[in-house]
Parts: sequence; structure tokens; C-alpha cells
Amino acid sequence: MVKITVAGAAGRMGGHIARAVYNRQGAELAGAFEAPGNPTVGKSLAGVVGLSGAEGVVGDDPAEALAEAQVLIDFTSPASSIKNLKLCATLGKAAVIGTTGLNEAQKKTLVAQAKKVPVVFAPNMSVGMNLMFKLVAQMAQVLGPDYALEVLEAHHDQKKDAPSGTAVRLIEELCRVRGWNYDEVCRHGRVGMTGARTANELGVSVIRGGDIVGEHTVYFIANGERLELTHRAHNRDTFAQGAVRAALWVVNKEPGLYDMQDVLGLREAGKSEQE
Ligand SMILES: NC(=O)C1=CN([C@@H]2O[C@H](COP(=O)(O)OP(=O)(O)OC[C@H]3O[C@@H](n4cnc5c(N)ncnc54)[C@H](O)[C@@H]3O)[C@@H](O)[C@H]2O)C=CC1
Ligand SMILES: O=C(O)C1=N[C@H](C(=O)O)C[C@H](O)C1
Repeated sequence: MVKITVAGAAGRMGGHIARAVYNRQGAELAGAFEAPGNPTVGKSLAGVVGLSGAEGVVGDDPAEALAEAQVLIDFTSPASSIKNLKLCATLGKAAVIGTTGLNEAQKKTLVAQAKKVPVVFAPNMSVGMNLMFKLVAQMAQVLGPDYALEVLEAHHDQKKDAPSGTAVRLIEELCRVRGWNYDEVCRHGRVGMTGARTANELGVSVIRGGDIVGEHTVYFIANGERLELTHRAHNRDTFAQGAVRAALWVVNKEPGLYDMQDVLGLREAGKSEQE
């Protein structure tokens, strides 16, 4: 049994993750915690995440919630994920981090902590999207520079970061193929007298509203035709199942920074996440 603690148990993802852990063969829910002051702290985990058989309460002390655990799954906020990862590194626990919107300093800290414990860090834990990361790179390669690249993402109205972590990753894949610098080519939400589109730009558009779980489209547009590759998440279970799969995979790995591409066996031979 792999013992897993869930951070942010009362969040949109937290409940799905706790239920996915509880229901997964080979996994055991070892604890759950929330931000100090969250109204669910001290309440029964069973009630908070809707699991009648679950024992214990939602804590607000990460060290206590991690005491019995081998792996932390954390979908919270950038600052909280970094704080929790530092604790995991001190305690010798593996971690799966799905939080998006980390700044450069936070990413550096994450890389440093992953030298001490094994960490899976990925902006999207769904199988379909991880295949799409590979497919868009192949499509950009085959279609070549005559095809304009545009990325559109849509999410619920509570999402805090934009563009989504998944969109950022899609753009990074496209830039890698084109030999582009991300910051130089991205055109975020064009407005005003923008002039004609140039060959060296990548348009990025963001939609927010209602309860959209997560949708991403990459457009490859030429004169005479266009291709559109879209991924639509129907529910958050698709991410939660991926996170639990990552936790079961990472538990006995050597310290290092891993990605869902590693978990799913999609990474090209010879390449590591650190590259
Ligand atoms: N990698 C992936 O597949 C996915 C990633 N995400 C990302 O996961 C993150 C969370 O998303 P949501 O669940 O929608 O957000 P949310 O706001 O619904 O949930 C976050 C939870 O974390 C809790 N939290 C904040 N600070 C904490 C702390 N110090 N300790 C413990 N808990 C703390 C909050 O109280 C909240 O309940 C976002 O960055 C989002 O982009 C979301 C879906 C899929
Ligand atoms: O905040 C969300 O909801 C999601 N965030 C991730 C992202 O930023 O890419 C993944 C998914 O699209 C849902």
C-alpha cells in the first residue's frame, strides 16, 4: 500500500484527489490538510470530501498530516506548494505537484528541492493532454513554418493564473520546434492597431467563465487550410486519476524532477525533465 496525503483537500481538485486515492487499489489515504483558517479545518474528512468510509479530520499542520505518508499530492497555490515541497524534502517524502502559475524563483526552488526527493511536477495530469504535448510538436515539425501557430485556452471563472499551465507547456513545445524564444514570440490577446500578423509570432487567447473544466486548442493555420487539435477535460477526475497514478509511480524513484511524460512512458529515450 502506498500511503498518500492530500494538500488542499477542500479545493476543487482536492476532493477529487482524495476520493481517487481512497478508491485506488494499492493506495491508502494517510492524511489531508488545508490552509490554516480554512473553514473545513477540524471537520471530518468523510464529510469534507464526501467519502463515508474515510477516517480522521482535515488538519492544518502539514507535518502532522504527512507523518504516516510516503507521498504528498499537492494542487494548491504556488506559494503553498513550494512551502509543502520544502517540508517533503526535509521529511524525505516524495511529492506530486499539479499547481500551475509558479514564477521563475518558485520553479528554481522546486528544481532544488527535487534534488533531495523524487517529485512529479506537471501542469496537466491527464493522459490525453500528455499525448497532445507530443502531437503538437510533431505537427509543428511536419507542417513547417508556413503554418501560423495560435493557442486558445478556456477555464472556469475561478481560475487564478493565465494563460493556463497547460497552455504555457503547449507554447513551450511549439517554441522548441520552431527555435523560438517564448517571451519574444507570444502575442497575448491582440488589441488595437496590431498590424498584420508576422511570421514570428504565436497568438495566445484566454477565455474564462462558468464551470469550464479545461479546454485547449492549438491552431495550425495556412493559406487554404487549417488544422485544430483540441483537448477537452470533461471532469476533474481525469486529472485526479493521473495524480494518483503519478504518486504510485514516484514513490520508489530516485530523487529528481519528473513529469507526467515519465509516468506515462512518453518521454523520448535519453531525455530527462531537467534538460
Ligand atoms: N496539473 C493538473 O492536472 C491540474 C492542475 N490544476 C492546478 O491546481 C491548482 C489548484 O486548483 P483548484 O483545485 O481549482 O484550486 P482551489 O482554489 O479550488 O483549491 C486549492 C486549495 O488549496 C488550499 N490551500 C491553499 N493554501 C494551502 C496551504 N498552505 N496548505 C494546504 N492547503 C492550501 C485552498 O484553501 C484550496 O482549498 C491550480 O494551480 C490549478 O491550476 C488544476 C487542475 C488540474
Ligand atoms: O485551474 C484549473 O482548473 C486547471 N489548471 C491546469 C492548467 O492551468 O493548465 C490544468 C487544467 O486545465 C485545469
